[in-house]
Amino acid sequence: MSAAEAPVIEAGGLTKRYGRFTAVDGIDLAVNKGEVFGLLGPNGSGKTTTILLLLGLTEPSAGTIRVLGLDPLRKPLSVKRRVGYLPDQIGFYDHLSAEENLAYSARLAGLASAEANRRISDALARVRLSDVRGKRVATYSRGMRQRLGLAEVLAKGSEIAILDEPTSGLDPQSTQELLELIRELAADGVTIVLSSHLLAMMQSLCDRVALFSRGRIGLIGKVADLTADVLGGTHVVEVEADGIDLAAVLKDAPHIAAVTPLRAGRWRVDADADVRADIAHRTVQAGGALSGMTIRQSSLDEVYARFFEGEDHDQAA
Ligand SMILES: Nc1ncnc2c1ncn2[C@@H]1O[C@H](COP(=O)(O)OP(=O)(O)OP(=O)(O)O)[C@@H](O)[C@H]1O
Repeated sequence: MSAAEAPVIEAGGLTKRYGRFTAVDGIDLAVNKGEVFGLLGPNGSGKTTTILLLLGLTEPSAGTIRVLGLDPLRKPLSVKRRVGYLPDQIGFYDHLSAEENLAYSARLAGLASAEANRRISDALARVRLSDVRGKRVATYSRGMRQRLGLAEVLAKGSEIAILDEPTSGLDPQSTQELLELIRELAADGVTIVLSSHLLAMMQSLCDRVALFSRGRIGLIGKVADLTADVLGGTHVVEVEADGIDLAAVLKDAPHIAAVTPLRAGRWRVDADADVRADIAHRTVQAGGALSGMTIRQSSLDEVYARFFEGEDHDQAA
């Protein structure tokens, strides 16, 4: 594998213990350049701790980490310069303006001032904060602070952006605006690692996701592959029909993973293809009367619910 193809983030056997409690338990992870990679899982499952380990902000108890080929514990400044981080609570200087905050972090990132000024202006325009650039950050709403956080990532020219629950506490419109900005960053080739509990958003945004459970990665992959593995299908068809038992009618039909009765005359069919025509054909052939059929993509919500079925959701120590 050439250097250009090497993952930009690599972790092997990564472990973090707090006393006798293991917050991150031997995870293996590789994120490729330009990917949007999602971290999912219940509260306390180890997502934030993993992020802190990747950034060199906490020391692993065991395992290895490489970010852009660097060990973040040995090269914290180099990693900090090339990786943007949006924590849950962004630590801006409230008494300084947006512009002053960005100028300060640009200086820390080693940018010369003329170049920094140009980048800061561009970044503030892109996140639509140009008009309020001179206002103290103390006066900003949460949505504006999050956008300012992305402006910092842009101004630094970060190669990787790590975003910890970037939309938590935002109203629907601010959430949509932030998502659009994250998509733009990704389109520019920035590798994005983000954690969130908004599963529909993660499904639409992420190339791959990792599902954390008790400090381990329980599932990892593209959402379509996870739905196929966990639910047995990428499509969910709901069928309404009278005069037949659909489970019996579809017993030998191809592409079908499961037929689940919902209530009298109504079934859910999990399948790995659009099987509506075949269902209609077999139902009519068996003498049934078909009265309705809908299809949708299987959702990450369902994968998540199935994966954690019967588990205690509070995973805190
Ligand atoms: N400094 C610490 N000392 C002791 N325990 C800690 C510390 N930091 C985190 N933990 C514990 O490690 C576990 C994992 O926490 P972490 O913040 O990584 O979870 P998370 O998946 O990000 O959760 P959330 O969705 O709530 O952000 C939790 O049980 C937490 O209480």
